[in-house]
Amino acid sequence: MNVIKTNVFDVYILEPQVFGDKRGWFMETWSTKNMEKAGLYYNFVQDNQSYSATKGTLRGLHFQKGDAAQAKLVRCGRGSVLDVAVDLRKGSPTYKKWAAVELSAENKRQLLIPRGFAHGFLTLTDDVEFLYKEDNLYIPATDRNIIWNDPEIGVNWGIQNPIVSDKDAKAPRLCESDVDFVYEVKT
Ligand SMILES: Cc1cn([C@H]2C[C@H](O)[C@@H](COP(=O)(O)OP(=O)(O)O[C@H]3O[C@@H](C)C(=O)[C@@H](O)[C@H]3O)O2)c(=O)[nH]c1=O
Repeated sequence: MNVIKTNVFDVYILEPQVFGDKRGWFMETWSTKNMEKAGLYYNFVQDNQSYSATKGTLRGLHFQKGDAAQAKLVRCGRGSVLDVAVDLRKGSPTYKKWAAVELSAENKRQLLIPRGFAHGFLTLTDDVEFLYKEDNLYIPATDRNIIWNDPEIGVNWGIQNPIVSDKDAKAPRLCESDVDFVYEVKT
C-alpha cells in the first residue's frame, strides 16, 4: 500500500497494490498488520455502502460527536467522487482546513480520515457505489452535519446546486454546531 500525505494533518491517501492477471485483478484494501507497519492503527468495526444515482449528488458534511466519533476509510467501487475531509479538531495545525481527493473505481484510491473530521463527497458520475469502513458504530443520537457550503470552511466543490438530502439541506453552520473535537498532540 502506498501511503500518501495530504495537505491536512493525519489524513492519508492509500493506494493499494493491484495484482493483475488474466482473470482481472486483486487488491488488499486494508490490512491491520501492514498498516501498523506504516504507523496507522485503526480497529474498524462497521462497513457501509451507499449508492448515488445521479452525478452532482452531495452527501455531507457528516460526523458523530464526542466518544462516538468515527475514523473512516473510504473508497469508490463504481464511478467517481470528489471526497472531502474537514479538520474539526480545535488546536490542530490544520483546524478548519480541508482535503479534497478524487476517488474512483478506476484509480482505486482510498482516503483515511481520523476521528475529529467532518466527511462528505460529491459524485462526479452517475451510478456511484461508495464503500467505507468505520472504527466506531453508528449512533443516531450523536450524528451531526454541517452545511456543505459553509463559508467559514469554504470547500471548493465546483458546484452551486448539488442534490442533497433534506437533512443535509437544513444542516447548521460550523459556528452553530455543538462539535466538540480537540486535537491531541501525539507523543
Ligand atoms: C450513516 C448511517 C445511516 N443509517 C441509516 C439512517 C438513514 O435512515 C439512512 C441514510 O442515512 P444518511 O442520510 O445519514 O446517509 P448518508 O448521507 O450516506 O450518510 C453518510 O454520509 C457520508 C458522507 C459519511 O461520512 C457517513 O459517515 C454517513 O454519514 O441510513 C444507518 O442505518 N447506519 C449508518 O451508519
